[in-house]
Amino acid sequence: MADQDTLHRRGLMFILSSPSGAGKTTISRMLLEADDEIRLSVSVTTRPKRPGEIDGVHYHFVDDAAFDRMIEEDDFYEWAPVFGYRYGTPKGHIRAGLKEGQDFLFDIDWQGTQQLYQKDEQDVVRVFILPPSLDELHRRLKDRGTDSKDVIDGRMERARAEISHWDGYDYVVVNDDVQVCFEKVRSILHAERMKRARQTGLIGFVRELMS
Ligand SMILES: Nc1nc2c(ncn2[C@@H]2O[C@H](COP(=O)(O)OP(=O)(O)O)[C@@H](O)[C@H]2O)c(=O)[nH]1
Ligand SMILES: Nc1ncnc2c1ncn2[C@@H]1O[C@H](COP(=O)(O)OP(=O)(O)O)[C@@H](O)[C@H]1O
Repeated sequence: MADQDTLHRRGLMFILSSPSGAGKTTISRMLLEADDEIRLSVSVTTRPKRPGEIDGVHYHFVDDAAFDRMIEEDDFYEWAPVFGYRYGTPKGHIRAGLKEGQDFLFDIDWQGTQQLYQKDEQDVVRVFILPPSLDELHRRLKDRGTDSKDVIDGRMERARAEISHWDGYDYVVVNDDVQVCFEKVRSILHAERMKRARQTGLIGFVRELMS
């Protein structure tokens, strides 16, 4: 039976990208905590674990040989090299989940975003997060305390290149005040859920309404 507040709908693939340090991990975590209907698509990576990261929660951490095996076995929706390591989205249960109304959150870069969009345009919502300035981006990377000076310099060098992909996204949000940014991202998610094409329960509901 259709519940009038939440008609049956297809899930969506909610992508958050940004230059490193702009805050996509922070916003992702806030969204996952605030919203029961969205689940993180946990990526596979060859990069080493940072302090505080949990295998299977933040990433599946694997070595090069295991990553190669997953490529051979066609286990990835998409994968890309980033900062000298490889990152990929495992196929897992995403397609089946979408059909049942499960939303998935992706913290992936512009290359992965393009690949997902080419594969499944209708289910993808692309959000790009910008820092208020490059100085502030640098400060955040330093204050995060997870990377050496060389790694931070590398990330800053790549930031301009990453920002140049801003026009491949449906929404662009500046992360100045984190709470304001989070609320904006959350309202995008809420609005996208109500898109007519996603609400597969609408036809039956309207038919009943008119009978
Ligand atoms: N294409 C792709 N990119 C990913 C995936 N997982 C993470 N990334 C991107 O890889 C980049 C590096 O991520 P990470 O090492 O966690 O550092 P961060 O930039 O500080 O978040 C970020 O731009 C992520 O969005 C994935 O599965 N596929
Ligand atoms: N709006 C903000 N104002 C100040 N610091 C922020 C803001 N958003 C995130 N941060 C901090 O900046 C650092 C980088 O954020 P993070 O979410 O790890 O970025 P990303 O995942 O894009 O690399 C973290 O230490 C985080 O706590």
